Amino acid sequence: MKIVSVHEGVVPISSSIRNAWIDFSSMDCSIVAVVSDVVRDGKPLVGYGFNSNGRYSAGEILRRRIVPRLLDADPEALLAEDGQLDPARAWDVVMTNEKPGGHGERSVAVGVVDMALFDLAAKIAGQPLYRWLSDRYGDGEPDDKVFVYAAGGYYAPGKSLRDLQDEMRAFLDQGYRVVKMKIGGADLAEDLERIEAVLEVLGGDGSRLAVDVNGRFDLTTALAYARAIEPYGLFWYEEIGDPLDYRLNAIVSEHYRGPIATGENLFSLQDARNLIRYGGMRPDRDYLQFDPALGYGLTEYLRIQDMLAQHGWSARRCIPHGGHQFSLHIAAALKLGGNESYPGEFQPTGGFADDAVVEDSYVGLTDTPGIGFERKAEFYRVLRALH
Ligand SMILES: O=C([O-])CC(=O)C(=O)O
Ligand SMILES: [Mg+2]
Repeated sequence: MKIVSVHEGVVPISSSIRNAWIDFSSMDCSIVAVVSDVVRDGKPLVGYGFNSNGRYSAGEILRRRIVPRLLDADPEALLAEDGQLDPARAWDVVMTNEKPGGHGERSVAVGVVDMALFDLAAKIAGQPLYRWLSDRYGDGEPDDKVFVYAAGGYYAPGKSLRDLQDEMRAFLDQGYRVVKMKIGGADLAEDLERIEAVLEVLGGDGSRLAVDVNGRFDLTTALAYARAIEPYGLFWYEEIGDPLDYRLNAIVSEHYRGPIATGENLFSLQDARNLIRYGGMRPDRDYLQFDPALGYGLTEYLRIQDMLAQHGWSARRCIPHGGHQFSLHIAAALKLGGNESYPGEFQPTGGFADDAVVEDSYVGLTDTPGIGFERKAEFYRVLRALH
């Protein structure tokens, strides 16, 4: 098989929401279509990819470095021994002449293309991605449903406690048992009021509520919040300080007994390994949120999984950031602990198949070959328009 063309574009996923660090007024993301010479039902098979929320489109890097390397490569260099497309070999090709470290936006550009290549490889095999992955990288018996929690609870102009409660109630009505809200964008007293308002909706059950700081706190504030929220017994306390401040995380983990989650802004094996080495993360209770769509794709995520296993971590401690279909397949195939979901945000890219049903905080997968963007009508329309 050969890659015939690669098309790249940008789609807005903006909204009026705000976390403790950024607002999403100009958030967008890159999308790509990788067209192959494999024809099925009279049409060429096409793989699609995009980057999840939080990092902007990476078009310049895609156009100048990543896509030309893919198109200029000897077609054989992209194939496995069995002659099939091998995204891991393509990864080496697109990373040619890239120095180590400084992972920034490059990991986003590579992640978008890597996703499209996995979508394409599974489509060529005629399998949904989770089955294709499970046969190659898992134990051949993927999970048939994946734990998902509803992320939201953002700050927004004019948003009242009542609005926050209504938002959370709607998540429960949609089938979610666990919800997440933002903290750290107000002072401690106001955030505690917001947390208690949400706990009221959850019947006082803190184990169904996660809180997310988006990296805002210094050590003093992190410890003050830790003391204040520990009695609630929350699902997790997320991204407490700067993503690269491993020592801060380690100190908080010595003082906060509940689960901590972090990793959504660590985009490489090396950064993930530093978190495990120096961040004080506890394999018996904490959660790792590395997002394959932002961090060099699934090819790098598989290396991270190997590293975690070497350090005694179960894949079940991983619940990727991003709320997208790619990680849903990965979660089922590699038997992760679950996947994020944003029922109300980041359209048209975010979320699962249009007819996906969440039941008791679990969602099933579709049997559509590849990732299944074809089952997400609005997004598929945008992707189709690329080529
Ligand atoms: O608000 C964001 O940037 C998204 C986020 O942290 C999350 O989904 O955990
Ligand atoms: Mg987060």
